[in-house]
Amino acid sequence: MNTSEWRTYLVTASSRSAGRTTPEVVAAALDGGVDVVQLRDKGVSDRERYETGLRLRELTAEAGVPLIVNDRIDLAAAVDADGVHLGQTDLPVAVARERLGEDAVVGVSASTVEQAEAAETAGADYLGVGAVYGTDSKAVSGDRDGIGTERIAAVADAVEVPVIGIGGIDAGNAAPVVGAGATGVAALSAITAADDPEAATAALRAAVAE
Ligand SMILES: Cc1ncc(COP(=O)(O)OP(=O)(O)O)c(N)n1
Ligand SMILES: Cc1nc(C(=O)O)sc1CCOP(=O)(O)O
Ligand SMILES: [Mg+2]
Repeated sequence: MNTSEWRTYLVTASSRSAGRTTPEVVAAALDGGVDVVQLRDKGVSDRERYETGLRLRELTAEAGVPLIVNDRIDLAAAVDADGVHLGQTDLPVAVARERLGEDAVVGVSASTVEQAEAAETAGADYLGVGAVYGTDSKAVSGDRDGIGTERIAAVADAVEVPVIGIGGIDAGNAAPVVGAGATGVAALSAITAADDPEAATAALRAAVAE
């Protein structure tokens, strides 16, 4: 799969979806033109995440959009996702490849140049780099204002693998992230909590295309 074509990346959060279900938000984001969807919903049971994953698999397959599962290689396999996103404390890339197959997409989180280089060497297909800006969607270590677009530029210069900026990104501040060298941006609350997730996705898409 060509991850270098990913411009807009939705990360789901049922707890931040203004009373809507994750499939409802994902359906709207697909209508808005999102390029890739990650099932992240934290704080729900394995069974609930599995049921949601099955529904997202149907919706994304219909739209021809890849589905990635956060953290869990077993859940990615169970819902027939296209791949998995692994953090620095999750299982290694090699284990995901062994379990999901050579064609699976494996993304890795990195917030420093060193982590990015190590993830590339390990065989990551893309990097999630953040938090770019301040966010209250996740407790991030380090600078509460984010690593900034300068770090995106440093990481993008150091690796060849596509870089997806994440953290505090919306249509109003996405352009500088791509301007710094990211191939695309990931958004959680800017889409999931928006009054109109379809319009918010379309606006993010337009901002990145500028
Ligand atoms: C695209 C993308 N980038 C980074 C992350 C963060 O992953 P991780 O560091 O494992 O933290 P959690 O999301 O698991 O809390 C991501 N999920 N997606
Ligand atoms: C899931 C996640 N990972 C991050 C990282 O820095 O690795 S920041 C983040 C939360 C992104 O949410 P929002 O778009 O609402 O800021
Ligand atoms: Mg993780």
